[in-house]
Amino acid sequence: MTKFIPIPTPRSGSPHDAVRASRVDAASSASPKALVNRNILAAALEQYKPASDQPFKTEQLRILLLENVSQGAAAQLREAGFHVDHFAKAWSEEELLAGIGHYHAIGIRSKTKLTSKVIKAASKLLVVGCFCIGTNQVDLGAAAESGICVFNSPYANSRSVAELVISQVIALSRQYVDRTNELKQGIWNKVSSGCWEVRGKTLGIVGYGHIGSQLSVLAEAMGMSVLYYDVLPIMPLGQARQVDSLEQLLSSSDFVTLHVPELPETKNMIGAKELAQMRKGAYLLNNARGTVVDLEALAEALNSKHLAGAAVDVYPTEPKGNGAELFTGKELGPFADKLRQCPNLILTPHIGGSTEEAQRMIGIEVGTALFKYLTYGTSINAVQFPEVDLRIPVKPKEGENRQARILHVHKDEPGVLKEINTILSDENTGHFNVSKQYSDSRDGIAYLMADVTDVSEVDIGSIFDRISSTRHNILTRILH
Ligand SMILES: O=C(O)[C@H](O)COP(=O)(O)O
Repeated sequence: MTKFIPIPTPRSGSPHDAVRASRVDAASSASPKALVNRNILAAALEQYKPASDQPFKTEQLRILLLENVSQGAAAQLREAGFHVDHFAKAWSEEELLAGIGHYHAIGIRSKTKLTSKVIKAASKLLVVGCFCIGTNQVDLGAAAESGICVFNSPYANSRSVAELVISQVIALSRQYVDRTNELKQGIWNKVSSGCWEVRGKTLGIVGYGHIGSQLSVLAEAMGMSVLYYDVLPIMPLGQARQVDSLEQLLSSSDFVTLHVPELPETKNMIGAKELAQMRKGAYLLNNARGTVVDLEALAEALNSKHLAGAAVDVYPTEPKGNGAELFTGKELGPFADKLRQCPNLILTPHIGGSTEEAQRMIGIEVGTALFKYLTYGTSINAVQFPEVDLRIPVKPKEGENRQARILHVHKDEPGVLKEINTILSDENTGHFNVSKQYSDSRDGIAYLMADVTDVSEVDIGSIFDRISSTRHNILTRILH
């Protein structure tokens, strides 16, 4: 298996725009159509007092944070000058279609679906921050084609997930969640039959990425043997051993834990056939994605006592926020009612990454990525976007002419760089100096960053107009 983590405003005519941006629909014809994105920082230049660490003003950029992403990130972004709206819940497609057009950046977790339809409606959107590992909730291709860069946090919650899995392994083998539920109903049921130590048992890990490999170390420390299956050959940690097939892993493990991404290849990866291949009395743990296990088949395997227990943290459909009466067949589909009846089944509401530590670290990581992309255009570590960075321009000295950073997302076609550099070196455009330039391309989308110095307000307007009218333009921003 693959690793679980893989593994604005265009010129308004006002001289006071500190950021200019235009976008054309990447799929559209050669004639570029500037979309909304107008007048975002129209008033910013008046307040433009650049510091060496933040030369570009941000006041009128609007960021939407959903799903209760880290309040620390919200505070950090507000402090940096952005307008931030923070909501506890995920938004439905309808809500997104109505609201996303007002925002230049969005921060989500695993539940908000940014479909191609939503992305089309996101006329000002420059960047998406997934404040989690998974990015399957975003149509990554549609985002790239619209010049929208996507970031995630590939590592920060992996320890939290690994610790949850370890706790589930022990809880399942001692059946204490059922014992707790019984005691809460007044039932005293002291049993040892079917309860085991985990020492000496075999943990089978499907997907030996950041979470799977941490788990391997923790499990060995408790005296377990570790097998893993991954589509890539990966060096084992400790005494762990890679096996050649999923079937081999399923038939050799006492506990099977899944750490794979949501992909077409992982959909129902564990169904009735695979459950039958597991040892009688084994346990299944799914903290990866809800589409990976056929939950109705799992319910059968538990009710028939083929499996001795299971832990499930993720579901094919999940409620958008917290509340009563939400984990029901009526709300989510028949699997919910079936699971609620099963013995020795630990059900948790997608809390694998939900710790103070993980959310704080994710908030810093993704919040910083959003800040740097909006403020400087930096796309290093993007999920699906060309990766570009240049040193942060320094504050111009008293009496020095202005500088500008040109950010140009375009289709990766021959001749674009020549065309852009012709514009930048055209005597009629101005007499400024291109001090730095960097370009990268990925899957048909390219991104150029260029810093120009000694550039006048008129030059900036002219550069913006000419670059954003080129045939291959997807999105052009000029920060100054
Ligand atoms: O993708 C992830 O990082 C985990 O599934 C956690 O998702 P969450 O942030 O929506 O809880």
